[in-house]
Amino acid sequence: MSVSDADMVRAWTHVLTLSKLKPGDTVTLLTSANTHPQTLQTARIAAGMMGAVVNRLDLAPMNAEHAHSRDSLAYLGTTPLTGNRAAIAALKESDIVLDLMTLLFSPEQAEILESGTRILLAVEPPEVLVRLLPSLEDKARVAAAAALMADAREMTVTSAAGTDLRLPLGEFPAIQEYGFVDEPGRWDHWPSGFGLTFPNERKAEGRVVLERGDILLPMKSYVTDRVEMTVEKGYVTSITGGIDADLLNDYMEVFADPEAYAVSHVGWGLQKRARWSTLGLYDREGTIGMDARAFAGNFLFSMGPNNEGGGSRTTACHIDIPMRNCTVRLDGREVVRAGQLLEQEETV
Ligand SMILES: O=c1ccc(O)c[nH]1
Repeated sequence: MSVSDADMVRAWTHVLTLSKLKPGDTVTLLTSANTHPQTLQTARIAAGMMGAVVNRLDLAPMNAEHAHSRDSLAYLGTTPLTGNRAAIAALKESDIVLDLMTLLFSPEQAEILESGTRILLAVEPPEVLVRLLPSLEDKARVAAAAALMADAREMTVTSAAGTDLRLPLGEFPAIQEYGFVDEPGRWDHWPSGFGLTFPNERKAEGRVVLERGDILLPMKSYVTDRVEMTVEKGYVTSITGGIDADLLNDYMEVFADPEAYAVSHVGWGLQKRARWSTLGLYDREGTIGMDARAFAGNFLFSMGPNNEGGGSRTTACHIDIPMRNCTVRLDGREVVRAGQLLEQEETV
């Protein structure tokens, strides 16, 4: 469904208000060849109406010769900011950067955030953005989950399909994704609604079993057959199964990078307005699949970089795997039971 410019201006105004944009603040719109024109134009109007100084920094696209997908999250690490001191300086001097191109998992993003600049990623199409407008209620739920993760020494994940994963925690922070940037130096992604952290380096152990309906990103496919992944010393050491396993292995081999098989972020979905089934209703290249990453009750497993959490791994290959029907525990306390998000008072 198309979105009216008025609705999109109202959506940006809502998000920028939650992001505590003040008159006189500098907002820089970071764009590239794939930036959605309506997202750009309505962001410019909303920020301008709120009294911000609105700049636009348009950077050349890159990585086309490496990537085997046009998904902006499929090839990470190097971005048009890499080595671009003039662009980095402009972003460091901004109060808010609206990332309409995707800097995620880039070393430069961390440098810009350290200057106090806030960065909000927004690359889903307008109809997804307006459907998943962030709220203070989302923030409260994500903050509560992140607090549990921050205090936990171990996350364990099990499922009837056979998943049995042990993830020692403590070396990395818990990261909150609730869709707006209301504190200095904060990065967030609109739309979202989940918490994540990273297992201690080389300590993740066990097995991940994907069953029919679990999702592979950036493939944007629902797994049709069982996939078994062995996890040893923080790395996925084998991926076996049917056609889904073959396709995943074939894609990951392109990167020729053993670091691509490292366990990346882990967490669970908290967004009650996102649905597991939504991905199947969009063209494969129509979204980056944030409904899949955020739907309440998923376990979001991933492979590849950990620099987003402060680690040093910046591998270009990033695989996100939202899974259904898992039970997630923190130090033995259930937070998700067989794919159902437990309200805080329910967790035992
Ligand atoms: O918002 C995001 C998107 C992708 C990802 O891997 C993490 N967080």
